[in-house]
Amino acid sequence: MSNLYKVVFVLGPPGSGKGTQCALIQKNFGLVHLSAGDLLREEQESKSQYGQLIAEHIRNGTIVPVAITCALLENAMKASGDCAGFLIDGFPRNQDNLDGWQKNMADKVDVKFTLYLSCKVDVCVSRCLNRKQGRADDNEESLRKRIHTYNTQTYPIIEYYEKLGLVREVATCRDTDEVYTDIEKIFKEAGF
Ligand SMILES: Nc1ncnc2c1ncn2[C@@H]1O[C@H](COP(=O)(O)OP(=O)(O)OP(=O)(O)O)[C@@H](O)[C@H]1O
Ligand SMILES: Nc1ccn([C@@H]2O[C@H](COP(=O)(O)O)[C@@H](O)[C@H]2O)c(=O)n1
Ligand SMILES: [Mg+2]
Repeated sequence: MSNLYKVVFVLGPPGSGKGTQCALIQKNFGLVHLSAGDLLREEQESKSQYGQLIAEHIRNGTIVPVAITCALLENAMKASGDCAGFLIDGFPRNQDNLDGWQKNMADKVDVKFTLYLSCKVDVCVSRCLNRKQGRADDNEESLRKRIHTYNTQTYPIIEYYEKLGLVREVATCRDTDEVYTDIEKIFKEAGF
């Protein structure tokens, strides 16, 4: 039996439904959902020394240095206790995230696969603009920047995992339940 944490990365454009689907997977499979974006927002609100830097990155849709994000993820994993594994939502988001993760976490985890939630940009933008969670980056200007970051920095990370045969893609421009049915099959096939 391996003592390594089981990890599934969850990637996709802003508003593709990562948080929505992770909540369902957590409920049904017992994996713990850790959203890198949520952890960064909590860190920012906790009056951390990195608060201003994080706020600027979030507003501009750019990516916070990995040392900060990876430490938040590792601390949250340690605090979670026993679980079936972790759904790491919104990470690794660029090459710096990937390099920092490989350097600090690769020997502590067993990355099972990357769940790639694909969705058309216009649907994603409309979902974010209607989300009404008071996020500082759910406005047209920030969304343009977030999508640019996704296309230029995050999609290449999905391609990297694709070349390793580690991507499971699910199209999310459909009802939440239909999307989840496909995701459920993938997790069952992976032995969760
Ligand atoms: N399949 C779906 N059909 C319609 N609306 C959806 C669907 N999935 C999610 N939504 C809604 O779209 C919005 C964005 O979803 P969610 O927060 O899960 O996306 P996300 O990928 O985590 O976004 P972000 O990257 O910005 O955090 C939410 O209001 C959610 O309720
Ligand atoms: N690995 C990450 C993840 C997120 N961010 C920053 O947070 C913003 C919101 O992320 P969501 O996943 O909640 O949409 C994102 O636009 C980044 O500014 C990050 O830096 N690194
Ligand atoms: Mg989210």
